[in-house]
Amino acid sequence: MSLLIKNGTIVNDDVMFKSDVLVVDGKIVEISPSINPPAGFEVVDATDRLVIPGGIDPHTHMQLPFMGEVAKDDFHRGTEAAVAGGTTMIIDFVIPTKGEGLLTAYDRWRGWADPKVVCDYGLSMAITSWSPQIASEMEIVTGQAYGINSFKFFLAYAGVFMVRDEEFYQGMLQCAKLRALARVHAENGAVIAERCNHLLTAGVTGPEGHTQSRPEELEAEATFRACTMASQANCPLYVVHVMSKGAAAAIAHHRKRGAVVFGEPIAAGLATDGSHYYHEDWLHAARYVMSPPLSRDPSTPNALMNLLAAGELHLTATDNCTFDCQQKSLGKDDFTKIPNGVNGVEDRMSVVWDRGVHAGIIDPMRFVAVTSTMAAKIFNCYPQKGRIAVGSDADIVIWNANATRTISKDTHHHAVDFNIFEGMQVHGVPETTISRGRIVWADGKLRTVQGAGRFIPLAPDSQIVFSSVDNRKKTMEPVRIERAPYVPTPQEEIPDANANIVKPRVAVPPGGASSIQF
Ligand SMILES: NC(=O)NCCC(=O)O
Ligand SMILES: [Zn+2]
Ligand SMILES: [Zn+2]
Repeated sequence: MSLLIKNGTIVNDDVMFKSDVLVVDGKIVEISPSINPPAGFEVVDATDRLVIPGGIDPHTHMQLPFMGEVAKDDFHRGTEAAVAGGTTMIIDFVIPTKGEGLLTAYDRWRGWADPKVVCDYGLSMAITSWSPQIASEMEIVTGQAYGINSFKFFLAYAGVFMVRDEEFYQGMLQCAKLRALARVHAENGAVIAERCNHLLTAGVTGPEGHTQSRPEELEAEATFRACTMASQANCPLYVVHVMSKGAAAAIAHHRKRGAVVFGEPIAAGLATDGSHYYHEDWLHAARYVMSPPLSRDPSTPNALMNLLAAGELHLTATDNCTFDCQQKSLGKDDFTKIPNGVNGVEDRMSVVWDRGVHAGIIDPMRFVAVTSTMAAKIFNCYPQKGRIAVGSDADIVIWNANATRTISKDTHHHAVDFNIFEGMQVHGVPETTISRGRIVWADGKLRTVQGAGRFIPLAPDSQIVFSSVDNRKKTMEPVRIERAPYVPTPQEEIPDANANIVKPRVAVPPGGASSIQF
């Protein structure tokens, strides 16, 4: 399909300018101020509109089997919701069950996704157990044939996905060796499990128990611990769903010390808060149950947006993992049985525009950075994705910054009967979505083809992730002192311990001041 986009303003993460865009065979082939429509080309008028790179949502769980249920948005409905909201690529997670091989799980996810996706997608992979076999399969899946360049570790969901600290550390050493990015769900799962039992025993069985079982400091503690361990493993780290100020502060603390850490707030955390858990209607409250929970501090959403503006958080995602009312009701007598997860993939772009750009906190270029370009750079598919440039894939959105829409379950494209942003009026509307040169969303209607999306293999060694780790490694080499063999000194010859001390030179390795001496 050939397209000419006329009269729009192109917005990339670093520049904005008026220009036409010519698309042939799924690629951008020309960007010039005035291109005459070649015969047979469909013309898309972008007058008074922005022409932006399609959104990349780097954190989704389509049709995830989780807590005895399967998430309702499958790869078809989930990617339809994505393109209706201006997102043209998702990165979903392969999550093996404990002890399952990575290759088996990988094949299952590809089998689910390939025939269903309506836009391009990539995969990240969770490590839910540890063994030499898992370590060697990590090496296999980072090859071109599998296209995995990131691994996620859960420090929560005890007994299900959670790994122990030593497994996490080993996993990050292997990530660093393979030049794959480590990702982490950071909450203290052991303490949460204890608190859940305590709350249930005290008779707190409703969704308010979910938030009380997971105080924000358990997210902050695990985030700090994860960053510390990543620093020790010299492994770049990506913290998924940063939900609280404390977790964001832990990331900033380590970044100030030179650590490579990325923080990902999600649409839910940028636009809603944890007051819903105390709603008098049980089902309403249950529908917001996700982990880590939405913040109980109403100023958190704005604070997270400010951190995105300041560059202390880096990109946005959704953690889209939807369960309907019947599934949520499985926890009616016990909040720990409410399947965890909320929607987001359709509304992220509008929510970030509204709360970020329309609110005067970020500019349109930063909007493109945090919704698309940073994800493309971190996951190593830039500039194929994440940029309006000649040679890039024609994943393009015609964005009306002045239009508004009201988010509702009655008009959304998710497979569930609820939307956590219900009734919210947002500025910034994706009017046309183009996926590799094909219009998949226009005039409020989907024009998708199941299975038309492609799997995008993601290669290790992303520049933005790994460029500093080799020099950092040199500062972390073990230090060995060559000495003459130790000869015991006769008791009477032991010198005064405090006399004539020669001060050794003290090195300060990454991670902080130290007693390492040489
Ligand atoms: N976040 C959530 O509650 N559900 C999806 C699984 C996860 O990412 O933790
Ligand atoms: Zn998670
Ligand atoms: Zn998730």
